[in-house]
Amino acid sequence: MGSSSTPGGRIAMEVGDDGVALMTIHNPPVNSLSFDVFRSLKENYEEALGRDDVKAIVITGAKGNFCGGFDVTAIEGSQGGTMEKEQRPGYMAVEVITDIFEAARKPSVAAIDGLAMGGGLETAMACHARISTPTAQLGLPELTLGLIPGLGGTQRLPRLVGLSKALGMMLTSEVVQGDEACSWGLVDAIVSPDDLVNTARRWALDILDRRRPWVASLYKNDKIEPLGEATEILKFARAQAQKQAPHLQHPLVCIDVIEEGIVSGPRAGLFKEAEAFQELLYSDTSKSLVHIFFAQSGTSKVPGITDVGLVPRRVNKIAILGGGLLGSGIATTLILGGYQVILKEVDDKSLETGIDRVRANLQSHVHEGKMSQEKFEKTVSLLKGVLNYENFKDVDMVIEAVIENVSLKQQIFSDLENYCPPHCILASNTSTIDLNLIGNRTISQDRIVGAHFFCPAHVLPLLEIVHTKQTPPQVIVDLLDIGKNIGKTPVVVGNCPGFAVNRMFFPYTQASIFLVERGTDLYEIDGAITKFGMPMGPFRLADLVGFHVAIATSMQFVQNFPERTYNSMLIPLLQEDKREGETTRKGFYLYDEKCKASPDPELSKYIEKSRCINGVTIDPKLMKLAEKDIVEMIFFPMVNEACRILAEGIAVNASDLDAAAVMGVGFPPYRGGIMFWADSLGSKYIYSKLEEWSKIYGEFFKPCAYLAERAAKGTPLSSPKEEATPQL
Ligand SMILES: C[C@H](O)CC(=O)SCCNC(=O)CCNC(=O)[C@H](O)C(C)(C)COP(=O)(O)OP(=O)(O)OC[C@H]1O[C@@H](n2cnc3c(N)ncnc32)[C@H](O)[C@@H]1OP(=O)(O)O
Repeated sequence: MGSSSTPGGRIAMEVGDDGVALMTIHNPPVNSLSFDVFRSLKENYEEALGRDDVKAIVITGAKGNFCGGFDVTAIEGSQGGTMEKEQRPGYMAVEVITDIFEAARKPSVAAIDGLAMGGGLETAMACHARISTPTAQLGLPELTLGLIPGLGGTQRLPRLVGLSKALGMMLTSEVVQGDEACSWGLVDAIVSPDDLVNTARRWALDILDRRRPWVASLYKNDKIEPLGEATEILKFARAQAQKQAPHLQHPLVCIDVIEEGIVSGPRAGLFKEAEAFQELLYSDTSKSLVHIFFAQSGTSKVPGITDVGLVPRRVNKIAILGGGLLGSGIATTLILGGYQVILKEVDDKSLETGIDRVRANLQSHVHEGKMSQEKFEKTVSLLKGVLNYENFKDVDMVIEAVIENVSLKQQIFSDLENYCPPHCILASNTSTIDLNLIGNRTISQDRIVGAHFFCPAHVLPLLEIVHTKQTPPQVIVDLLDIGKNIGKTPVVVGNCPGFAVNRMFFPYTQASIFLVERGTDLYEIDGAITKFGMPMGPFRLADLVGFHVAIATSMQFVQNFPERTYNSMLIPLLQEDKREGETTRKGFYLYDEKCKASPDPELSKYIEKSRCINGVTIDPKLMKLAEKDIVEMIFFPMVNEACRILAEGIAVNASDLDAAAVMGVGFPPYRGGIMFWADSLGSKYIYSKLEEWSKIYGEFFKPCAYLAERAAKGTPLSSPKEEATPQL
């Protein structure tokens, strides 16, 4: 048995009596391919190839995971410095994976269970066959990190599954399950986890004995489309990539690299892949996306809460109050996560509408082919509609999702206290209202928590978990667990008006209205913000969510932070004329029957009137703002608010705000989140701009003390606070 043990993971090699060397990747939690693992794999391979008692090789992963891909920590580390030759994926892909593993005179088989992602799948594709469990997850998600597959994936995947499917998998980072992968030809056979390694051993010996084909994927040609057809497919893929991600270069680079392999041969493709990977590794896009990867997984590590040994309590049954858009979305996501859900409404009609919404949400999964009818029925059976609190006596958690009305919520929480068992968590889905206010008619402050989902809750991935000073860590740990089970990224924040996400977002919307009243063209603002990478501009978004929602949420900000509120009558004036946004087909835009938005020449009339009421005049400088200036005048107030949120300890880590901005408000992930982006510009620069604008335009732009201090010291906004005063 040969094995090298290093802190960065290792390969354990065991040679059986059958002459098969079993190499097992050990690098918890996901057996990522660290430099140590890769070095160990190479060494063991070389040993196995040189040993007379080894006839064939099987590679597998320990504890139910083949390999979660190249070690992202190592990628992040490399982005800050240079890489030695042995650490470069290009070297690994050509000189090791291709010239040693794939070219070996002893056959190798990958035995895949659990994850086979990125570099893990690429290594498996260089084996001479792949055996997998039906539920194994195979994918090349490198593009989500601003990279391309760098261990030969761009060349081998198209040769195994054909160009169209390979492009689909790489460009969308789609993960396919073992059984589907088998039907595509990516995997050669499906077996149960118990039979996995033995089947792979036999398969490897069968290859040796020529009872099974000895396939070097890199030189396979039968699945690749003929050149003319391939060119058309690539052309279409380029157009799609440009349409879907106009700001990103790396999807196009990926297509170019694939094309090189098809046109000039796979070895030329490998070289081009190596060169392109190395270049992308140092791109701002990749650095930002790698940062977001860690920001996202870091949100569930909360000092003083997740590191004190608490174990999540078992939650079986959850009640939801309110079957509106949000409530039904929350119900959908919970039943999809396997929870029993009670949906309470006030009358039969509202209940029926709520349940119909849940069914429709699930049905769309069926239509998209992502859910079988059988699974649909099983999932729906977890939902029960009720009109009273009788069924609440054994619920483990309640999520209130009624309209943003303080006294209604207060009444509900005082009712809940009477009907729910003492252990039941009482959560509110409020997006802005202070939780202490909501719970002030109860004596249950110690089990009240915010569970703020974003609409549509079954689609958007963020869950803001809001705690008050009385919320015990156990309740937060329970909610983090629920969040994980339903596939959400949870961000734990302290209690304040608007919490973290909406609080950051208010100044963004207000700055946009400020600019319009001073003469900047509204549609140019939306254009500049979309070009920056937001899914839509602030005015198009206001139309989408509707002015009622926009006003209800902004009220909390107006009341609590009057000194930095920009007051405008623009939205109320539009409302007066029954312009509510998309629902009334008129808002800042006009909408046709297909909800296609077009600018409205009439709008200037309302802007003029609100300008008049507010007593402001057009500022010629602001009328002709460059796109960069529009972006800065809208996002810097958001950065300023994010700094206050950190200073007050509402959020503990700047990276939590990065993840929240990306997942909650659509901040472009390839800019790394709000604070990461701000730091790329520098605290000094942002401070100086805000200071300049506050002198001209007033308090709204005034930089906060945290920002001023960071700017004075020249330190990044995201570096940890010296005297931390977290609210957690
Ligand atoms: C040259 C090559 O072509 C380049 C590459 O291979 S690039 C890497 C490609 N691989 C990836 O992108 C996979 C990244 N990982 C993931 O998508 C998900 O983590 C996963 C699907 C593997 C697992 O998801 P899930 O079960 O929800 O667990 P998740 O919480 O995300 O991860 C568990 C832990 O493993 C870590 N992890 C996961 N994949 C990792 C990786 N490839 N490298 C390092 N750490 C990794 C996570 O950071 C997390 O750490 P933590 O517990 O300290 O926070």
